[in-house]
Amino acid sequence: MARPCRAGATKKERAVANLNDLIRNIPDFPIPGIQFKDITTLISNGPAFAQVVDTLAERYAPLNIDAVVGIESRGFIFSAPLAYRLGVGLVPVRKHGKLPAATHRVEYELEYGSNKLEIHRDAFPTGARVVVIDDLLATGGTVAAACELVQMAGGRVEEVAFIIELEFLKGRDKLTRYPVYSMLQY
Ligand SMILES: O=P(O)(O)OC[C@H]1O[C@H](OP(=O)(O)OP(=O)(O)O)[C@H](O)[C@@H]1O
Ligand SMILES: Nc1ncnc2[nH]cnc12
Repeated sequence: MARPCRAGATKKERAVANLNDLIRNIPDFPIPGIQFKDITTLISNGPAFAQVVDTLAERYAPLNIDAVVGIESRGFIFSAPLAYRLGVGLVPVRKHGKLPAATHRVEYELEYGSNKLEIHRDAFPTGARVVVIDDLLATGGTVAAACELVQMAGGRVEEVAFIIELEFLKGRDKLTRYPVYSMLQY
């Protein structure tokens, strides 16, 4: 449920409250017991989508980032415009079997199953400073695997960032080696 915005809230607090209102809860998707956070209702709203990308761009512009890593598939939605705004390249981390050249691969568990992620072996020059972007942090398995892949490919994770964090699943506990940023917490 969306949180109400208290009287006297700052402009930033009101903006976050509005983004909260645009995330739709779908019970029992994709399996019974999962409360799915649907971002399609946020990204179909132009000003809200722009606000999310602008917030990320303002945060990472000062960090001298060499590349943005986006996690398939919902992470691509936010990582591509962020890379464009920062004027750096986008490196995709994809589900197995999708990347055409030589890859590193890591298997991981998520809230509703397990999967394998890959990155191209030649994705970065050694020591590249990267920010890893996904839409949502749940158990942290996906992003932990993505960070491992970044390191295998020679990159350095400066921060991992999400639009949504499901705090009760304690994904941050798997990410103690990296700074973690999330825009909305549930
Ligand atoms: O923190 P975790 O428990 O690992 O879960 C979070 C991941 O789950 C979702 O992706 P999903 O694998 O459903 O793929 P999609 O983006 O292609 O829908 C979400 O977009 C994150 O990548
Ligand atoms: N509850 C959830 N809602 C949306 N995406 C997810 N990915 C993992 N858990 C999720």
